[in-house]
Amino acid sequence: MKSVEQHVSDILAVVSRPEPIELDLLRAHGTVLAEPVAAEVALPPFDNSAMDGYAVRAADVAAATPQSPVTLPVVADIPAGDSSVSAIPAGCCARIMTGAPLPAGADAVVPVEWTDGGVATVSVRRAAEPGNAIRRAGSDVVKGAEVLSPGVRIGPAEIAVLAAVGRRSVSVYPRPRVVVLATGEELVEPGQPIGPGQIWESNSFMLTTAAIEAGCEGYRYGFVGDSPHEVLATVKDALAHADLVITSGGVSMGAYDVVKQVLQRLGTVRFEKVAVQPGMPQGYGTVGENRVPVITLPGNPVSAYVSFHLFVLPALRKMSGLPQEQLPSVRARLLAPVVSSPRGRRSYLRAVLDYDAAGGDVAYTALPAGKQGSHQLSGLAEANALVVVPEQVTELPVGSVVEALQLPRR
Ligand SMILES: Nc1nc2c(c(=O)[nH]1)N[C@H]1C(S)=C(S)[C@@H](COP(=O)(O)OP(=O)(O)OC[C@H]3O[C@@H](n4cnc5c(N)ncnc54)[C@H](O)[C@@H]3O)O[C@H]1N2
Ligand code: MOO
Repeated sequence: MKSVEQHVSDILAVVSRPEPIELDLLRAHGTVLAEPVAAEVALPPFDNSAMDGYAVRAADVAAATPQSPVTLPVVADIPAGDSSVSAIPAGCCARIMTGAPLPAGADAVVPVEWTDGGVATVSVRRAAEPGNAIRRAGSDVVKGAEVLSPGVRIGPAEIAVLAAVGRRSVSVYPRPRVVVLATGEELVEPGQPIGPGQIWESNSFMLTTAAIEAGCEGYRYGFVGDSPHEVLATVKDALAHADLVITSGGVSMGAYDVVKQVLQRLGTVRFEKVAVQPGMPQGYGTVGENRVPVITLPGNPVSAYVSFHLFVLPALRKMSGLPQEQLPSVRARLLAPVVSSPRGRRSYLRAVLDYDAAGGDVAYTALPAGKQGSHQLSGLAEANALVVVPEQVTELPVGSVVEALQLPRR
């Protein structure tokens, strides 16, 4: 059987990073930066006041105390955005607001709280050191400095930095368009009644939203039955709208495993068994003239969920322009035993991971969900981690130290 690592690297070989596009700042939110961004001007661009108060020469107020305040004439009023006051004479001051340009001649700002707040003259009760409450030009970013590197995901903080250096648009990798198609004759749309032998379809909803949470454009194509003709037509249609097609179901050994039947004939899609539990039957490849990548996941809902995190996320990272990165991994102490794990396959158990302040060098506990079957969705929602049981290990006692992969936070 193929290793998890080999399958990830095979999938990465069939997906590629797209050409960058230029997007308006707000539309760039959630995409990945494709260019280094430098500050064309220093930030702040000019010396300015950090407080509402009075721009003074520090020497003029050096003797000020509550008992013997210093009184200065107020010769100007400088709101933020007003650069008309270029200088103040010695022995005078200007009322100044936070963010307003510091006039030449001033070397300190006295906060209004240290004064009587006067408008024509002001009485200063406390001395200010030179530089007090002044934000110097370039004290945030010097001119020409790189403020963002390519490969970062653009969140609100990055948007703030981009806007603050004056960028209205930015070069980013387009969000991958991920089309999700489920298969299975037994499936029924949620909201509709189910009959004997039927279940409500859940995988396409899960996979579409997981792709969206991973920063992609997710499109749910819904589901099709087990007719090869219908699957073929739907896959062909999906290709026109997709940078990646994800299917669920129909990849195992069943007589009606239609994804396997159809895609095996349609391109370079390979179907293999990966040494993993859940998620053993897997497929990947490219389809159609444009060689659109396809990843075929097993239909069991837990298998599809775990497979998404192990095999699809790395592909989405690459297609999004992100560097490769594993799910964050911590060591955790098991709160319940692992009674049976298949020899020769690496198990990923859904578990609740908790920080354990008393744990010493093992700072987490992990409680595997009681129901670990590939069809048992009930433990999935509360699980925040996957406990890794290595291929050669078949059971683990309580207290064993294991590796736990943290699932993306919701
Ligand atoms: N003889 C063998 N049988 C099976 C093997 C095997 O190696 N030999 N592998 C088993 C494993 S492991 C898995 S995983 C499943 C994968 O099967 P398929 O990918 O072909 O999936 P289906 O047969 O279509 O469905 C499996 C299961 O999941 C339910 N399902 C499917 N799609 C959805 C959906 N969109 N939403 C909710 N539930 C879904 C489906 O009803 C089945 O119960 O094969 C094993 N068999
Ligand atoms: O490998 Mo299957 O994914 O157990 O259910």
